[in-house]
Amino acid sequence: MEKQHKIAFIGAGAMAEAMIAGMTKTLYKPNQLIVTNRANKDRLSYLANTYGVRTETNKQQAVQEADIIILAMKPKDVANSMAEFVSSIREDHLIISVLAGVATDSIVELAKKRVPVVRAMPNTSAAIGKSATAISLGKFANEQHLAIAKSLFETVGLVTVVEEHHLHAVTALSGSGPAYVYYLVEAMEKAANEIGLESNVAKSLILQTIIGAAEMLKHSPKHPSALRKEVTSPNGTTEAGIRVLEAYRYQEAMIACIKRAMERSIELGKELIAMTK
Ligand SMILES: NC(=O)C1=CN([C@@H]2O[C@H](COP(=O)(O)OP(=O)(O)OC[C@H]3O[C@@H](n4cnc5c(N)ncnc54)[C@H](OP(=O)(O)O)[C@@H]3O)[C@@H](O)[C@H]2O)C=CC1
Ligand SMILES: O=C(O)[C@@H]1CCC=N1
Repeated sequence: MEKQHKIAFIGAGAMAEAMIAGMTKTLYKPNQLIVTNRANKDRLSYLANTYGVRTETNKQQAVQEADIIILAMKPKDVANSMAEFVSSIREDHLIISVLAGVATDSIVELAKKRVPVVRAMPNTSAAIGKSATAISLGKFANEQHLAIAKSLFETVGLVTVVEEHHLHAVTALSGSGPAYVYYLVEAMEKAANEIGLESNVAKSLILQTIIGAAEMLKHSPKHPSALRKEVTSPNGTTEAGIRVLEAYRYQEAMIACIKRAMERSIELGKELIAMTK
């Protein structure tokens, strides 16, 4: 039944596109999705042409027509944006926010109604149905809203339900996570270039290495450290390389990275509260 919902996307950037791409490949018909943004008409044309979705410049109109509103603008823009269509929000709407750091209570306040809100943290792998998404419920949301949101995000990957306070950690880990992997691949590509490999050859080797390692992590019962040790022959090449990573404190850097990303999520939520006081 959920697939019959009409859904208004407010915000049409990278995350909205990843969701639209995944959703229209699965349960949703393109005409169930109405997409709006701040001002970029070329972007709306691109999304309409690529995915067949409807676009709308009048946000009130989009919200009035929709059963579900997906907030997909930057956290700093949510207050101005919601002010544009607040009069069209109904208590029977379901608002789904993918905004980093922003509490469901903040969204309820901006909506000025006892509206159900589900906060979600997907990632851009939604575009190929591989998002790792965590969701949690706002104070006016119930099990039915949870079920709707869960089935919506299941069309773009795996979904887990967490307590809202954990969404800061989730954001740092799996919301931002794809970027950490891409950053690693960027470094591997630079290294491959410096040690004389042709870029196409390097790309396919790196890609298959990442896919192979990810599949091993998924299918092997062994701990990542055991899988790592299997690669690491005594006094061999891996050991020599990993010693360099240890000298650069690679694990500490990753841990500090994820903790700082989590702090930033908390800050984003507080900045919105300060802005709207
Ligand atoms: N990118 C990611 O990997 C992830 C992002 N998120 C969250 O998703 C949200 C969007 O991120 P992302 O897609 O990367 O951002 P982008 O910068 O790519 O897109 C932001 C979008 O918001 C629109 N927008 C800005 N102001 C308004 C407004 N007043 N009314 C309507 N739309 C508006 C912009 O429109 P215009 O172009 O016209 O200005 C643009 O379409 C963020 O809150 C982020 O925390 C969550 C998980 C992962
Ligand atoms: O960088 C950000 O703030 C967003 C949230 C998670 C991924 N991108």
